[in-house]
Amino acid sequence: MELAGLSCATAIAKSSFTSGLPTVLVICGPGNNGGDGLVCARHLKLFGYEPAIFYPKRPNKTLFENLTTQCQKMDIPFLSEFPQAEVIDGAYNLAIDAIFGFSFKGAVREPFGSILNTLKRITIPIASVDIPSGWDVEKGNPEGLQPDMLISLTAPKQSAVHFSGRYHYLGGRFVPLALQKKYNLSLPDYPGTECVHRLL
Ligand SMILES: NC(=O)C1=CN([C@@H]2O[C@H](COP(=O)(O)OP(=O)(O)OC[C@H]3O[C@@H](n4cnc5c(N)ncnc54)[C@H](OP(=O)(O)O)[C@@H]3O)[C@@H](O)[C@H]2O)[C@@H](O)CC1
Ligand SMILES: [K+]
Repeated sequence: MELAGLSCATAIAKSSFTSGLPTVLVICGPGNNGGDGLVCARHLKLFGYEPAIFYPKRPNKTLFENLTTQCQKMDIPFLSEFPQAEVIDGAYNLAIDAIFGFSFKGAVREPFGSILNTLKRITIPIASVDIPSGWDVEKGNPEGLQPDMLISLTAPKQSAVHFSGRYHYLGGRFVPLALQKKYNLSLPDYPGTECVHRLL
């Protein structure tokens, strides 16, 4: 998760995605995708960005409690309410969608349905962690979020063929060769010591 979150922050910083004030809203979901978002926010802060986090459903697990504490100790604010679309557009340069990853299934339950509806209306760019939230891992979702950036972790999921944004990065350079062979993964070479590889 540390390497996944670092990959996301690195890809965002490399893409020169934000112009002007580097204010970023990170929306974190209840699973590991949300954990990647917390780690990403921390690294963005270390890179000079000004992240704020919305984390409405927090699992009662030490890992996520510790990640939250780390962000709080780095003075990253946690929002108590999700802002309206116009407020997000006015206050932030980029939204990071770390709500759901590959374990999402079924109809979206609240509060995430309302959050995704708001994210569909914002005009600032969206970067999605691993999978655009609300997409079926294989089929995607033509009615769902259409982010400007996707950071696929470990390997692009099948739904990534439906991604029509500007930037697609692969991150998570942590798959041992034995596992790549076992699952017949054909991963591109990461240049030098880079933790991300630009696909698009
Ligand atoms: N090798 C790896 O494993 C790696 C994993 N990595 C990362 O982990 C991500 C996968 O994490 P994950 O498995 O924790 O699940 P994730 O997608 O975050 O969501 C689960 C949560 O969503 C919820 N939920 C589901 N459906 C819902 C609905 N319809 N409406 C509302 N809620 C719904 C569900 O809630 P519950 O069913 O418990 O109520 C649960 O709490 C992956 O995409 C990548 O980012 C990377 O770091 C690299 C290596
Ligand atoms: K996501």
